[in-house]
Amino acid sequence: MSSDAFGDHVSIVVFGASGDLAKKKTFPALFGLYNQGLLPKNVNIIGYARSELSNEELRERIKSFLKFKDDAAKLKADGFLQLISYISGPYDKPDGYHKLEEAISKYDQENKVQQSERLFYLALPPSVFTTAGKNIKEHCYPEGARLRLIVEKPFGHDLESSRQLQKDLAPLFSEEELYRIDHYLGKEMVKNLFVLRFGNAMLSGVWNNRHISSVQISFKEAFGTEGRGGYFDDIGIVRDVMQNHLLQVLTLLTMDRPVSFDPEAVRDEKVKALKAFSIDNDNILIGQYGKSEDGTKPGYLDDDTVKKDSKCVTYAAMGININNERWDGVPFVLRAGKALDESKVEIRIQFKQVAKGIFKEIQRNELVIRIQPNEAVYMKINSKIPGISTETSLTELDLTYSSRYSKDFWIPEAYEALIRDCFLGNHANFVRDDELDVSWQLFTPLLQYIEGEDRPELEIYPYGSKSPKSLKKFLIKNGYVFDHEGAYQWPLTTPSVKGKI
Ligand SMILES: NC(=O)C1=CN([C@@H]2O[C@H](COP(=O)(O)OP(=O)(O)OC[C@H]3O[C@@H](n4cnc5c(N)ncnc54)[C@H](OP(=O)(O)O)[C@@H]3O)[C@@H](O)[C@H]2O)C=CC1
Ligand SMILES: O=C1O[C@H](COP(=O)(O)O)[C@@H](O)[C@H](O)[C@H]1O
Repeated sequence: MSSDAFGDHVSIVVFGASGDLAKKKTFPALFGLYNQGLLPKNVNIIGYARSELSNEELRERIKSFLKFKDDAAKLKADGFLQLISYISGPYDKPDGYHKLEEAISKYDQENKVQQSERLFYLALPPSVFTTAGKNIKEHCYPEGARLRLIVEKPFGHDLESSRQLQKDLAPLFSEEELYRIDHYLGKEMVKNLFVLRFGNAMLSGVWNNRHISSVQISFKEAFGTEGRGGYFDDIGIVRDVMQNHLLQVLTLLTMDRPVSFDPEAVRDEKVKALKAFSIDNDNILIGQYGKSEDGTKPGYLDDDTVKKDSKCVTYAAMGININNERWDGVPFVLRAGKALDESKVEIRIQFKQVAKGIFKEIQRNELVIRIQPNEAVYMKINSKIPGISTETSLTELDLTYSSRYSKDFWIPEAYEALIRDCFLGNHANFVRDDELDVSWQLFTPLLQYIEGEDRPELEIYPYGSKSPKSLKKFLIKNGYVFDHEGAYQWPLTTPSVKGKI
């Protein structure tokens, strides 16, 4: 265990305990860790918010969001819920913080805790981060205590507001104490990128512009902003998932090998990679969903909580260049959209064409890393069709987790993995201040362009479609070569002719 790990007695305070994130993610993640025996031995969990709630009311709220893998987990739920209490109070006045301090000190005294250890989780709108931070520092951080503060995205709206937020938080908490959460960094397959890349000579040797011809990172959601339109309208898809989640994935995919797994070594390399990224404003496709073709699903503008003439971007695809020796000339595309035909997040790495020579027709290799759903890594490779045939077919080397690993493996949810890292004092999967700054430097000019007077045309795509119509052209422009029609099926079940040697 790391020497920074919290000890056996920890107070965990969830701010915004009455809210959406707390009930859907934070408390269920704490339960998941409790169920696996991965919380510190003895925890004191306190929910804090302005709403008047009793302990029992908060527990009831949380209960319906707990996930049970088996009956044994169900049996543990009550024990977990009994660890939770609730304190109601404002974020901007000391009253509630005094009550909090009292509750934590009482717990520490009862348990004869030598050094008080506290984790504060701010599941709050960003407008309240600084106020809550100031009050926590002033009223709930006694001398000698150890404190960690988890902050939720968004970390600002653009470069300026992000810098302001950093400036406000910096005098209150050190970088060591701050844990900026980007939950994509807790996803199993995102965490696997290091091992796949740096643990396989077969991949690390070809991880460059000599072998790779293009890369796409794609995020698709099969639902729109229903019910969250009010929140989304000022944000748009670029801030919502691209400036943070997809950029993090791109960084891990393209950074150089760190000297160790030490969090600072990892984050130093990430920042170095990020600094070489550039976005060309002319190489972007933006869209907004309209009604589904059969009229049963609403268009974005049908949501009463959004402005009637909103130009909010619900789909975007953008080309990114990486201006370093390893990646110069390789087109990278990030694409993300709401209200599409399926929910899926994947990385698609296309390799260069082999010399045709002996082959009449041969497809390119692709390595696909599916982050969700159903984690998988598969490599599309050419192989001879079995038997007397001399034809080639595009098939795959397949590592689909559900068929390779037994269901008994516990794959933590992203929030479970990250909260555990925080207990352990491991910052590697959290966003460092300089990393955040570079990401906003990269995205702010693009956001100004797509939200400004001279913004490009929004392409309207029907709810439930695969993508906006012009995506195919966009991908071709960005170096992606489509397989010949029908060249690939998964799994290959018919001996259809693909290409002749
Ligand atoms: N919900 C999600 O799925 C995700 C959320 N996030 C981020 O997590 C944070 C919390 O999100 P979420 O739970 O959805 O937010 P909520 O809008 O549900 O807010 C959480 C709680 O904060 C309090 N609150 C709300 N608005 C204000 C306000 N204007 N001033 C003071 N207090 C307020 C409310 O509690 P009370 O009134 O009782 O004090 C509310 O229950 C946000 O930063 C969000 O961006 C990140 C990823 C996903
Ligand atoms: O941060 C966010 O992420 C979710 C997608 O997360 P996932 O773990 O379900 O892939 C997205 O729906 C939401 O709009 C965004 O705020």
